[in-house]
Amino acid sequence: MIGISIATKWEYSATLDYFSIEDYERFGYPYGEYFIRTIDNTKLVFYSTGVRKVNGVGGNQYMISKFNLTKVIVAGTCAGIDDKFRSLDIFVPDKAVQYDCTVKEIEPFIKQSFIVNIDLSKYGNDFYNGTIGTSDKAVVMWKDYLELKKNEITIADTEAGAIAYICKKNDVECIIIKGISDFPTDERSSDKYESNIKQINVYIENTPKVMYKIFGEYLKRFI
Ligand SMILES: Nc1ncnc2c1ncn2[C@@H]1O[C@H](CCC(=O)c2cccc(C(=O)O)c2)[C@@H](O)[C@H]1O
Repeated sequence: MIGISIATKWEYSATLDYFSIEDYERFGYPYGEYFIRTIDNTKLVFYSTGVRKVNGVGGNQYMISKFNLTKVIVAGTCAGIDDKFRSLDIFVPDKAVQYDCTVKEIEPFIKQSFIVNIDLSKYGNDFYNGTIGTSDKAVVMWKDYLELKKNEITIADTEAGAIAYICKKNDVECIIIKGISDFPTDERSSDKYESNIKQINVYIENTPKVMYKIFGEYLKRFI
């Protein structure tokens, strides 16, 4: 069985809509809920984990152990960092890193022992790849965005790097499919609270578009 890991209630709700899931097909577990679907003769369990690294890791470890998963696909949204790209662009990163685990004033920005390289060679190359950077804090402030850009992060989220890391510990393949829902904006010359609310609203508006694009155009290639 392959696991499809989804973080937020907005991402999971779009998933329920996309697959027309009925109430009786939904089951609870300690980190959220799950449903099962067979696509192209492959059994998939779709589950919500909740946000941030602790929920992403807890939910995935639970599902790997409960269903003996052979692969985990992390599907969801992310912040755009590399400004060559646009909102709703979809990525399958070949590298997942965590950048909030070092004393960055005196240590490398990225925690070297947590880097996960992802071998995508069997899936072709007709998709965007790059580096996903994960931390427990959303990328909202302009100074955080500039720091990620300087460190050659392509996209950023708050779960995937940690999930990829624990998949490796379990010897389970991990594929990350993420679409850009929002770009941080420069809040320095405006009201930072208003700018934050705008970014959250953009995130909420784009989330179903990203999830539909992932399920409609990408998922089948990676199962
Ligand atoms: N900018 C982002 N940075 C990091 N991860 C992002 C971003 N956008 C999307 N994600 C992904 O979606 C989920 C939720 C998004 C989220 O928390 C968020 C989004 C926009 C603004 C704010 C805010 O507080 O102002 C919070 C996360 O779990 C993560 O996996």
